[in-house]
Amino acid sequence: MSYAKDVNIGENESLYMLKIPHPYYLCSAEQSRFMDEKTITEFGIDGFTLMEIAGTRAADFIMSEIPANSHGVFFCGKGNNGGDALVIARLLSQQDFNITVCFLSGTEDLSPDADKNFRLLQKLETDIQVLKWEDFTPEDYDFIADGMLGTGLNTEVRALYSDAIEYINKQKAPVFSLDVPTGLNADTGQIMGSAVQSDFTLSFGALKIGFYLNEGFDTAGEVILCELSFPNKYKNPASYLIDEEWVDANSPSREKKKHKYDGGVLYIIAGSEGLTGAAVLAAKSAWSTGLGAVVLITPKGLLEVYEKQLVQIIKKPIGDHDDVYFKESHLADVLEVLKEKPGKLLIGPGIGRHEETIRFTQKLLTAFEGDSLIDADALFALSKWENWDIPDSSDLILTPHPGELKSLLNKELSNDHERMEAVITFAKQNGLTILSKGMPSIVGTESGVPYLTGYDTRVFSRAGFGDVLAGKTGAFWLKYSSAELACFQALLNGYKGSKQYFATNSGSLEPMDII
Ligand SMILES: NC(=O)C1=CN([C@@H]2O[C@H](COP(=O)(O)OP(=O)(O)OC[C@H]3O[C@@H](n4cnc5c(N)ncnc54)[C@H](OP(=O)(O)O)[C@@H]3O)[C@@H](O)[C@H]2O)[C@@H](O)CC1
Ligand SMILES: Nc1ncnc2c1ncn2[C@@H]1O[C@H](COP(=O)(O)OP(=O)(O)O)[C@@H](O)[C@H]1O
Ligand SMILES: [K+]
Repeated sequence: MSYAKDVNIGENESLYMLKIPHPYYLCSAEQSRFMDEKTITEFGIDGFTLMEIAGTRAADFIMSEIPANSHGVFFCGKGNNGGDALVIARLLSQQDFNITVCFLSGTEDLSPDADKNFRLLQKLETDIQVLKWEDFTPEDYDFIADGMLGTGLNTEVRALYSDAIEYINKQKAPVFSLDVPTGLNADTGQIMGSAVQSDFTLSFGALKIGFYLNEGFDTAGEVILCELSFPNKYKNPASYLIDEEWVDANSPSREKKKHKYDGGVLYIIAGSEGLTGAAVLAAKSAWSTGLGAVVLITPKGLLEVYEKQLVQIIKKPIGDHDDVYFKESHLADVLEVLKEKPGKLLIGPGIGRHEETIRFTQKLLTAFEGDSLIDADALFALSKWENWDIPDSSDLILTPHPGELKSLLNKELSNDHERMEAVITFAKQNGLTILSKGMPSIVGTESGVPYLTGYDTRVFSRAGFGDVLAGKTGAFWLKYSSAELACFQALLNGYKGSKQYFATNSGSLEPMDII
């Protein structure tokens, strides 16, 4: 299976390989099992060896966090997740840790590799306390290892397991979940009845996509990848995590521009009476990326607002002095402006939902043959347009928030997993890029494999952050000529800005703080 993908970075430029290192691959439980099974049966490294590697890496991590001589309790299921816990318990017991092992389903019915590890544990001449959940009497443990259920979880967690989860979640001691927090669905990030609230999740072989969807982000805690010996040919991701490391390495650096118009102009159609702030934020954030020219097209009645607030931005007023929103009658003049210089179009922030603006937007998108980023109220116009008629010659980026996505697809999306599936299908079927905003933000592409943010996007949920994101995405699209890279760079740019802000501030973030 190939792990690199072709991306066209612009006209007349050779195809460019987007290379994403394996640590950023996100896998489903099935893909995880596939790698495991193929490595064992086809490649020839047995499961017992893989378990030993997994346990060794996890033990090293736990020892880097927890001082020696500490007392840890290991909760073990009967499957291989329990086997991993038994490897760690054995290794730590030889480093002077005090170990208690508690089995949730007894020791009679362990998986073969877990059973083998239980026997090894018993061979040690170390005092390890072994008991069943039924006999468990709580003590003050220094840490907890959760090896109850991993990718083998198949239904809502059953009794005993749910009792243990309840106990664990009441403890103050740090919790290390092995592979997956028990009770978390590794594919959807949904909680199956109840789930262990982890401080650290030590994920084996590949990160699981469920850590980043729905409740996954708040359940898994800090995620640590413990690499196993899977050959690359078996690594086939369901998704990729958007990360600075590979995004920057894939973003081509450009020769210095000689003229402000080299590289093209970002035309912004934004703003209407009462919503000029959206246009201001979009234009300012596009400009802040170092773009040579940003042109704001505005109904003439609003020009005065922008003259004061957007000094560096070129303004193109359209229509009459009393026009405060876009109308169908503006169409010809707007198209003339768009023809002046080559560039891309960002349309939508704050244009409002007047009937006339909706018709203007639909007609403009039909007539304009260049690349367009469609945001906010322009997405609303798109959702009111049966069988859109956007020219085939144009590339599109759509940036819907969950409500806009729902209207666009005319479909209820009850959770992030459903949202991701819908984004994948829609982007693929229509040959476009979607930046679906939310927690996580998801980038769906023509290729069908989506990209997910792996950080907390909830800090951006106040009004205005969507306008900033749109402005930056448009600007980076011009800079990198790749719709995907534009989305990644814009998302990460906001993330980096928020990290900088919170390094010295504790109040809530404002859109202007990340421009
Ligand atoms: N893949 C890899 O790369 C590697 C994987 N490794 C490890 O293997 C793990 C997967 O192991 P696995 O397949 O044995 O499944 P696992 O999670 O232990 O659970 C299975 C047991 O759970 C039970 N059970 C299920 N649902 C339940 C419920 N709702 N409530 C209660 N019980 C429930 C089910 O019982 P049953 O329903 O069959 O009676 C069965 O006995 C993986 O996460 C990783 O840690 C590493 O060792 C090395 C490389
Ligand atoms: N840098 C970023 N990284 C990830 N997601 C982001 C980022 N910036 C914005 N978002 C997403 O966009 C949402 C804001 O967009 P939106 O709801 O359209 O707001 P607006 O009121 O500005 O139109 C945020 O809640 C978040 O989901
Ligand atoms: K677990």
